[in-house]
Amino acid sequence: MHFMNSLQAAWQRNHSLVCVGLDPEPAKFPAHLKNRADAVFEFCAAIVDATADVVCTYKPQIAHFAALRAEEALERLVAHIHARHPSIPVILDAKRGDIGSTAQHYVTEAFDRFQADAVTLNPYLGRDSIQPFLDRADKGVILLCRTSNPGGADFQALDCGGEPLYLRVAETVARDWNTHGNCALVTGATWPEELGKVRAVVGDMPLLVPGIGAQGGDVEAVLKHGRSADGTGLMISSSRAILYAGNGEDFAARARDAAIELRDTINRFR
Ligand SMILES: O=C(O)c1cc(=O)[nH]c(=O)n1[C@@H]1O[C@H](COP(=O)(O)O)[C@@H](O)[C@H]1O
Repeated sequence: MHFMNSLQAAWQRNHSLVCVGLDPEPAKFPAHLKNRADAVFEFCAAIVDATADVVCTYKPQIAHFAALRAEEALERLVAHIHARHPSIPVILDAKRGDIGSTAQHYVTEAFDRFQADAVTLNPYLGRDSIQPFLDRADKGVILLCRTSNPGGADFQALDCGGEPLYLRVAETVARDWNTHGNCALVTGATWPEELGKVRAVVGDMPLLVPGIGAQGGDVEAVLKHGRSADGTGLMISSSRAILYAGNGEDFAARARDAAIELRDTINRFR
């Protein structure tokens, strides 16, 4: 199914705008998992199985797996999500971007090797670096626009003919790159007013919003500035605050509690 259709269906079915980021850090795993050979897969799969009815997407972060030589666990994890929870789309958080010939390999990596439904990309190399992803019309292409980190403004806020660069990115993606309707943007929860400026220029385009939870973004402000006309339009992502809500044998149940609390807080402001 087209990423945008499955995202909209998941928003409705689970009445949730929560995206759970899957960022495994073995040092934070519960003690009973730490010495297990397949701990990365077992940890992430348990979180997924405990939260699949309260989220709209999952977002595994590729470096967290690659640094552990656990790409094969990531392949199995995405296959597990597709098999057990087929209604929940998977975003591979890879933030790729390179010249067209190399970009083609990143397309194969994200969509054929890892079987992701969408991927995060850095638009800095321009249209031709993104075109091979845009051509996969059924896949989501999620472009960095105004990132959540403190240094996000170093370049993204630079004046670009009277407007900040991040708004130029938003306008260009909405006007020129979204011909297949498969684009979305990353706008950090830590900059809610800028998120609102992006919303004003992109209509109902989905926004991936990391930065609540561990980075301190404010849910009410995100909804106020970022929701679309029908009260959706957002994938509000939280990784550490959900994954490591508990570190005992009941870690998955604690993660579920944290995801439900976030879903309900978000829904109060929709
Ligand atoms: O693309 C992302 O997901 C992302 C964009 C951004 O602007 N800020 C940001 O923190 N992220 C990702 O979100 C995750 C951190 O989420 P927390 O643990 O909830 O803070 C990491 O995987 C980051 O790579």
